[in-house]
Amino acid sequence: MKRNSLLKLNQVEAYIQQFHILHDITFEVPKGGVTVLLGRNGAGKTTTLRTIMGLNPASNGSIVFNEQEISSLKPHMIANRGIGYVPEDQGIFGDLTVGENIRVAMKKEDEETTNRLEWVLELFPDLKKFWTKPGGQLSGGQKQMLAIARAYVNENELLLIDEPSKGLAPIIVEKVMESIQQMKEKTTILLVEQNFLMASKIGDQFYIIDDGQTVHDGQMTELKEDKVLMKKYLGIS
Ligand SMILES: Nc1ncnc2c1ncn2[C@@H]1O[C@H](COP(=O)(O)OP(=O)(O)OP(=O)(O)O)[C@@H](O)[C@H]1O
Repeated sequence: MKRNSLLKLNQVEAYIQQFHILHDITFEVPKGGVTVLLGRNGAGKTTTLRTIMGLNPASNGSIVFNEQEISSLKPHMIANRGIGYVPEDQGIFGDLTVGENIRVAMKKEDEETTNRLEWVLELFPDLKKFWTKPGGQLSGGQKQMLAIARAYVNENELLLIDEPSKGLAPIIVEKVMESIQQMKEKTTILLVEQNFLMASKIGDQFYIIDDGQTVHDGQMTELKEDKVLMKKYLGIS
């Protein structure tokens, strides 16, 4: 394990029902910054995040977080170890207000949590403005901000964020990505992102997943120059 590795997956395999979806997922997330998982639709990126969270448990291989094996733990125990998860569908409670959505997610109400909440509300002023509005009435971008804020308020060392740009207008995508960029100064982020332009702006290092396997990795700055690789695995020419 590299020094300062916060998360390490080694030869992780996973099934969804009888389907063998992850064949060999091997990667490391260093402390600090943004690590991006890239790959075509259906490559296994979402499944990888769900497997880390124990929602779709690994059938083989190891997942080490903070030097401890977590692959056989239940999702709530994994969350309690300090991993926050922002799923692709955001998981907002439509009938609860913005404030209630945040309060139900908060594990503590101590000073540090309050400070994090204040910081994230500065980052997403809309959440402050619509504090008493039902989550279901928010715009797509505001829902995404709420989902990220909810994961951020807790004392997490790692945030897994699944396709935050999905379905959002370009200007909103830009806003969400800017906020993730600010967040990366404070926590470690593992990001799944199809919007390559955005991913390349905020990502530090990347791994490409293809058909349930990690097939390539490197620094984001190198990938932008590698047209052959981008075409082969990401379909970008
Ligand atoms: N409930 C399910 N039952 C059967 N197969 C599934 C199920 N959910 C996902 N899969 C399959 O698992 C594979 C990986 O899906 P996954 O959602 O992890 O891909 P992805 O890389 O995140 O793609 P996308 O960007 O399209 O979400 C796909 O082939 C998909 O069809």
